[in-house]
Amino acid sequence: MTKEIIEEVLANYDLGDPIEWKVLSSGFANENYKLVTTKETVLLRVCKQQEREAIDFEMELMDRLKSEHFPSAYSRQRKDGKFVTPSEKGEIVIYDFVIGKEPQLNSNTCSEIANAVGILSKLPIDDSYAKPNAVSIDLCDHIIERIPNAKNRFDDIYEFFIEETNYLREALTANLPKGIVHGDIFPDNTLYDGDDLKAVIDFEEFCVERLMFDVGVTINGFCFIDNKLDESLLKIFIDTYQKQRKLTEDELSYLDKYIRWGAQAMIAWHLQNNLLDIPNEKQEARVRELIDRIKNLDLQTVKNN
Ligand SMILES: Nc1ncnc2c1ncn2[C@@H]1O[C@H](COP(=O)(O)OP(=O)(O)OP(=O)(O)O)[C@@H](O)[C@H]1O
Ligand SMILES: N[C@@H](CCO)C(=O)O
Repeated sequence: MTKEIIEEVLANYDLGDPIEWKVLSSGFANENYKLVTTKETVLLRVCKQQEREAIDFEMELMDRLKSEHFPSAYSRQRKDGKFVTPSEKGEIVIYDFVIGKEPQLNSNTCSEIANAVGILSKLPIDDSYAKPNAVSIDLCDHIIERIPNAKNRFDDIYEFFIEETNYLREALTANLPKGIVHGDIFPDNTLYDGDDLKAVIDFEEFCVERLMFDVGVTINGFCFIDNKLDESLLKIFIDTYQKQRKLTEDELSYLDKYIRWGAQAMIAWHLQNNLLDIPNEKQEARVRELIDRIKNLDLQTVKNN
């Protein structure tokens, strides 16, 4: 990232001049910088992969979240009202820099996130957000089609993946309430100050989906200790979520399947990005951990809720 590009971007805001910038993460899709200016510290994100339309959707949602006081790192509006600045590096967006850390898993941090997911689930759906879920049963089927030609021969993983997809198929197509879903609420996509939730970040995969998707994913993120579902954290999650939005009888009857789907969806994400073909020990270990968690899921723990 050059000073010239940052100056060009900052010229669109009332944020002063750049003093220093430090890369926080540089992935396939995004590059994030902590940028200190003469006026304040912000987060500068270069979107290398996302389509402009998807970024615009995300900006609209962020604006909505801000008006609802949902804890997030909001995107900053330029002087001309726009949110995105094109550059030779990709589309650039500036967000609030939120001071915080990944949380410890405990009853307080679990209840904070359950409350936030409940608030998100209550947001009325606006037609303009009608964008499909990138991680879905269709993605699982697409991955299954790719398996015969996959370069990595993880046959035990693939056998499990196919069986689990078929096991979950009915639940994933069931007629359940839909709404705004983040899709990846794990601790590394949240910022806490101690036990207090300051922001849920990374809304780029948000979509309109069955609300149970966020319930299942977030339980995977915040209620598993040593890869085992913790009964008391699960209870805190469900009770706190329901203070914002009551789960229907149907949703509760699918709870175990959506907890399994929260893990299976992450397995699908890793296979697609790009574990089918490119060896990656960390991703392989993560996938095996998620498989073990599904295999060992104690139905009684879920039913006790
Ligand atoms: N608005 C923000 N304020 C403060 N820190 C942030 C903010 N956004 C992101 N970060 C920090 O930067 C790190 C990377 O951010 P993020 O997870 O959004 O990037 P990413 O490119 O999607 O990376 P990954 O694919 O590894 O999740 C986060 O772990 C977080 O600590
Ligand atoms: N959150 C995922 C990866 C996709 O961000 C995981 O739990 O492995």
